[in-house]
Amino acid sequence: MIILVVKGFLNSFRYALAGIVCVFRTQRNMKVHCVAATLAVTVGLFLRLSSSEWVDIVLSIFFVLAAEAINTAVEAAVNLCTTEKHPWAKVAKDCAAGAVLLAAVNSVIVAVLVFGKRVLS
Ligand SMILES: Nc1ncnc2c1ncn2[C@@H]1O[C@H](COP(=O)(O)OP(=O)(O)OP(=O)(O)O)[C@@H](O)[C@H]1O
Repeated sequence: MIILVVKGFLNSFRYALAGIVCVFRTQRNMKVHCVAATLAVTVGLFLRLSSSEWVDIVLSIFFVLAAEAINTAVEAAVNLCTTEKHPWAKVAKDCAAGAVLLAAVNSVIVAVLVFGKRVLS
């Protein structure tokens, strides 16, 4: 019984990892997010951020990455449903893209607040 539960858990983990790899491989924006995240972590290490500042930065980074993964899932589901132009397909894709934009704007605000405070002090 426990072995079956562990096996199911490991399978779910494997599928989730495959999804993350797929987003990295297929989405140009994911590469842009990763470059921005690497830059933020490098600056954070250089400025010796406090643990609470790291929490803000790490949350922002993963929020953007998760939003991009969800956006990719919505795009794939819409493409599976229809290859034709449809107003609801447009709503679904535009809203999913909007979610990524909101997450990215959040990360810029957090970066300005955290790094700006450090640079000014
Ligand atoms: N089936 C459709 N019906 C109506 N509009 C669509 C449809 N597919 C795409 N669009 C419109 O074209 C836009 C771009 O869609 P597309 O599938 O090319 O995403 P994308 O450019 O690959 O997005 P990303 O850069 O995030 O990967 C959508 O946001 C939407 O406005």
